[in-house]
Amino acid sequence: GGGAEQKKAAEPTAPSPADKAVVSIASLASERLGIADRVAASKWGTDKPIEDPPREKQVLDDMAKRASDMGVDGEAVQRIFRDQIEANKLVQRGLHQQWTAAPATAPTTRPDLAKEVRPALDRIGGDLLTAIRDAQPVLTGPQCAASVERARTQVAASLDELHRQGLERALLHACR
Ligand SMILES: C=C(O[C@@H]1C=C(C(=O)O)C=C[C@H]1O)C(=O)O
Repeated sequence: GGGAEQKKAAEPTAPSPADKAVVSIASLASERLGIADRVAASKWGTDKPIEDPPREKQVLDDMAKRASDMGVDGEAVQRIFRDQIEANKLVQRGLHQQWTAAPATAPTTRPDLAKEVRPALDRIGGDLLTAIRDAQPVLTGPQCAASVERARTQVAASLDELHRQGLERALLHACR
């Protein structure tokens, strides 16, 4: 008897809510990079550059304001959103390169950036903010790098190479 009370040393501990929030950050970052395809399509064949500094400032200012309303660390939010923006441009540039090299793969319709694409980015931004708040204990703790790495690997499995690179860029400074 007594076997039932025996603890197995290799038993993995269940993921904490904060660990789950780290997975949410990774999947929302991936979702945001999915929208980069529509951003890239909205700019393809126009003179609109991939990089739009005033819009970037607006995204960062907006997120900082919402972070402070929610009581979330503004520094972490700015740092993580800066990465989301850099990752987004990385994917847009990669797609424009692919479309230049193989015009048959280029999109044939142009989504409206201001009316449909940016509002989609803003919605994901709000969810990302909540996930950052919930993940705060992990993001500021000693297990952050390992937790982010696990989440990244899990989410990257369903991505192509370009979006995988984007995801890596998007999570680069998730840990303090
Ligand atoms: C996504 C866009 O492209 C770039 C990336 C941005 C972002 O990730 O939020 C913002 C502005 C641009 O520099 C966009 O123009 O909306």
